[in-house]
Amino acid sequence: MRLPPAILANTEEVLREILRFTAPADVTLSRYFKDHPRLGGRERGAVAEAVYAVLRNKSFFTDFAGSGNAPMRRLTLLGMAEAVGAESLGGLTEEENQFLARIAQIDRSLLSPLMRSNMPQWLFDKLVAQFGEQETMELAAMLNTPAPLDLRVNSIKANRDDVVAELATAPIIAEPMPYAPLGLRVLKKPALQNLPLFKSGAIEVQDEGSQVLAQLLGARRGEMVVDFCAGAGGKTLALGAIMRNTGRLYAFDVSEKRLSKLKPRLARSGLSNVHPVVIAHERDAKVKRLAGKIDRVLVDAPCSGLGTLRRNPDVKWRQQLDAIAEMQEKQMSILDGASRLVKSGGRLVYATCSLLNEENDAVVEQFLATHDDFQLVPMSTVLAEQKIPLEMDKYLKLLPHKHNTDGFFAAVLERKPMAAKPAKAAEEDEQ
Ligand SMILES: C[S@@+](CC[C@H](N)C(=O)[O-])C[C@H]1O[C@@H](n2cnc3c(N)ncnc32)[C@H](O)[C@@H]1O
Repeated sequence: MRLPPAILANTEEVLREILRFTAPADVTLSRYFKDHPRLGGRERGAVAEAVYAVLRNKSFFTDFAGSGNAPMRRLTLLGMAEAVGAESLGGLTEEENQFLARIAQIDRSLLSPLMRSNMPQWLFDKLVAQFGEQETMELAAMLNTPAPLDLRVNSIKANRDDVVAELATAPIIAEPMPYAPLGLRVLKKPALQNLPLFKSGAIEVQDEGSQVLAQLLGARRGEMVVDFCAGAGGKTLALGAIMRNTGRLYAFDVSEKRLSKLKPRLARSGLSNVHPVVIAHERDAKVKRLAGKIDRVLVDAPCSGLGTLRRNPDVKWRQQLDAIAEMQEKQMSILDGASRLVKSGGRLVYATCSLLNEENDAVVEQFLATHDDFQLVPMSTVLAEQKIPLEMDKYLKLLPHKHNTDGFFAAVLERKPMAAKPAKAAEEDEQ
C-alpha cells in the first residue's frame, strides 16, 4: 500500500529541523510526533526511517540533491526512497520520479572513499589513520546500516530458552547471541512495550556489546559495586542481575534526569540491591565517603558515542573534532575520581562506546602512567574468566563490522593488593 503524499511534507519539515543539528535527532523526532498526533504508526515509522536514511547517507544524498532548486524536498525523496522504496511513494511529479530513477542508476562503488563513507572529513581521516582505508570502508559501511534489535533476558525473572519459546508465540523470532550468555537477537523489529515479557521485566532492550561490558566487571554475589556513570541504567540492571540481587550496587550519575529513567526499569526488573545516587561531580563527598571500600567499579564514561552510529547516525555530524580533546580530559578526571573507590585487589573497568584511540587506549595508558597502584588485567584473561568466546589482546575492542555489535572499548584495571605493613608502621597508624 502506498504512503499518503502528505507524509513527504511532514518528513521535509522535521528533516529541516534535524539537519540544523541543535538537538539529538531522536529527541526532535519524538517532539515532532507528539505535536502531530494524527500521524499513524506506519507513517511515523516511515518518517523516522527516511530521516535516519538521510543522516546515514548525508554526504552522498546532499551532493545529488544539491543540484536542483529544491534540495530539501530532494533529500526527503532520497531518504524515503531508501527507507521504504520509491514504489511506496504517492503524489510525485514526473520530474521527481525521473530524479529518483537517475539516482538509482548510480554505481556508488565509483564514488570517492570519503563520499562512500558518508562521514565528515575529520572523522574519516582519524579512522583511516587508525584502521587504514580498507578497514575504515568496511567499518563505515556497517556503521551506516541500521542496528539489529538485541534483548537481555533478566535472569532474576526468566531463562533464555523460556523467553525464546514465549516470544515465538507472539510470533517473534529471537536467536541466542554468540557473546552475551543472556542475549537474544530479534530478527524483525516488533514493538515490545506491550508484551507481558517486557512489562514483567523478564526482558530489556540492550545491545550485545553493552551486555558484554557489564559482564567484564566480574561482579559477584554479596559484593559492593559502583556503576559510576549509570545514566538510564542499562548496565546497572545487567549488573544487579549478575549479582543475583544481593550485595549493594550504587548507580551514580551527575544527571538526575538520566538516573530518573532508571526508576521504572528498576521497578520492572525486580532488583532491590540497586541504590541510585545523584552526584555533583566525580569528587563529590558522596563518592569520597566510599573511598577504598568498593570491590568493583564500572566507569562507562561519557564519550563521543561514535561507536553507536548505527543507532544515532546524527552523532557523526553533531560531533566536532575539538570536542574530543575536551572529552578526553573529562574521561581522565572521572577515571581518576572513580579509581579512589576501589579497594585493594578490587577491579575498575573503564569503558566507552567510542571508536577513537584518544578516548580509549590513550586514557587508560595515561591512567596507568600516573597510578602505579593499578595494573592492567589483560582482556584475554578476563574473557577466559568470564567464558566469553572473543579473541582480544590487552583491551576489548568490539567493532560493528567484526562483531555485529555497537563499537565498544573496555579495559580492566586492578588495584594492586596492598603489601602488609611492617608491625611498627601498623602500630603507628592505630595511634
Ligand atoms: C555512556 S553514558 C552511560 C550509559 C549507561 N551506563 C548505560 O549503560 O545506559 C555516560 C553517563 O556519564 C554521565 N556523566 C557525565 N559526567 C559524569 C561524572 N562526572 N560523574 C558521573 N557520571 C557522569 C552522563 O550523565 C551519562 O549518563
